[in-house]
Amino acid sequence: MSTVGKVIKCLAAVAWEAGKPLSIEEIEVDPPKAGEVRVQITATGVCHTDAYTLSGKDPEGVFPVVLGHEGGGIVESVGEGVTSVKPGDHVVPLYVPQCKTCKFCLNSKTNLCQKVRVTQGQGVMPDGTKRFRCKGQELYHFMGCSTFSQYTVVLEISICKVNEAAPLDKVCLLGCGIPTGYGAALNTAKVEPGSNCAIFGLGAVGLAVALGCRAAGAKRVIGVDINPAKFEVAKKFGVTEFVNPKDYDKPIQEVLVGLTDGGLDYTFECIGNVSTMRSALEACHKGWGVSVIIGVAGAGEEISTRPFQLVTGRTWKGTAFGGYKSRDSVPQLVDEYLSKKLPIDDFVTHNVSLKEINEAFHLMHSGQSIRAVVHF
Ligand SMILES: NC(=O)C1=CN([C@@H]2O[C@H](COP(=O)(O)OP(=O)(O)OC[C@H]3O[C@@H](n4cnc5c(N)ncnc54)[C@H](OP(=O)(O)O)[C@@H]3O)[C@@H](O)[C@H]2O)C=CC1
Ligand SMILES: N[C@@H](CCC(=O)N[C@@H](CSC=O)C(=O)NCC(=O)O)C(=O)O
Ligand SMILES: [Zn+2]
Ligand SMILES: [Zn+2]
Repeated sequence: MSTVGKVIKCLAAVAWEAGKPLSIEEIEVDPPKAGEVRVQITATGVCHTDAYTLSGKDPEGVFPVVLGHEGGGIVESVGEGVTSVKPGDHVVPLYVPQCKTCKFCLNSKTNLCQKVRVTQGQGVMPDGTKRFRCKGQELYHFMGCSTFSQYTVVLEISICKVNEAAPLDKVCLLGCGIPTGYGAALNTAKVEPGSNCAIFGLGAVGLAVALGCRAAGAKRVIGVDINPAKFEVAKKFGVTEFVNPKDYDKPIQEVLVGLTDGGLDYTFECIGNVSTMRSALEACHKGWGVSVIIGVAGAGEEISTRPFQLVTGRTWKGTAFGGYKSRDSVPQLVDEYLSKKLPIDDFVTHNVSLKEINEAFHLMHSGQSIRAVVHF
């Protein structure tokens, strides 16, 4: 029996309040309105940003909410006016939309489409309403995606069709962590052949930075992490050396400057800690070193360094979604995966069912997983 135009009842992992485990609930998902698409999610990754918002540290965090933004799925139905996808298409939801008309989309210097940024940050659709209900309560959307649900509703500008030959339980990771790190090296830093790079935090994002640095021809890629178990894994992604700050009694930036004849050409912060953001900047070479902030820090936290660090030629940058214009780029990254240029499978260390989603968070917090993929 067709579900088109009807409310769908399905399972979702609901975050009722900050700091509490997710709860598997039956929810109601409304049909898509004009410009919207209802998607059956078949797999989703769990990114550190989901844990960050669940922790209560996100100034934009609102509850109850359906979290998740690293999903893959199949279009169930489309709202009026939708032309770029149709029922049955394989798709990846995109937390950075690409409307192709706003001044950000029309500027080649940025990927940060602002068409719906305000309402997306408020956890609602552009008309101010929501498409999810549970136990008589409306649930907020998250990052325009809400992939921790068997069905979700997203905007057409926040979705792209991908090659059906690609398994959705792998290319779902192209919804966030992999493009973020890979693009940070290739698009934001624009790493050159022969460069020396350091990556702070060897989770999925940091390891994707390593892939990007190596693809760009970097000579040395130094991984900085407090979990020594990460090094063996990191070698596979192109990390050439490992430094554990716990092994030294001086600031890690001093250690790195000493190891690299004055500092790194490029550093990347993939943790979300303002102290390591400072270390990453100060580990850069005088005169030309560039440090890219990728990690997301909690409400109220601020970065600092001596302005002299910048006066003497170091550059501090940041990136979201690796600088990729999302709808143009993710289908291309899927094709890079299919041609074996981009090794997504290596990121998937664990597979769990929706009912086990809290275990995926535990695996991430305990440093055991790179990515745990939830199967619906
Ligand atoms: N800007 C953007 O577009 C995006 C930003 N993010 C952000 O990027 C960050 C990384 O995400 P993700 O890879 O999913 O996270 P993970 O939790 O998978 O990885 C973080 C890594 O950093 C390590 N770490 C923690 N503290 C330190 C420290 N003090 N020094 C060195 N290493 C440390 C962790 O070690 P351990 O194994 O012990 O936990 C872990 O290996 C998060 O802040 C996330 O919110 C994510 C996606 C997109
Ligand atoms: N809500 C937070 C900001 C969180 C943040 O910086 N998100 C990143 C993506 S993290 C993905 O895992 C991002 O894209 N930022 C750009 C944006 O427009 O949000 C806060 O309010 O601090
Ligand atoms: Zn993410
Ligand atoms: Zn736009």
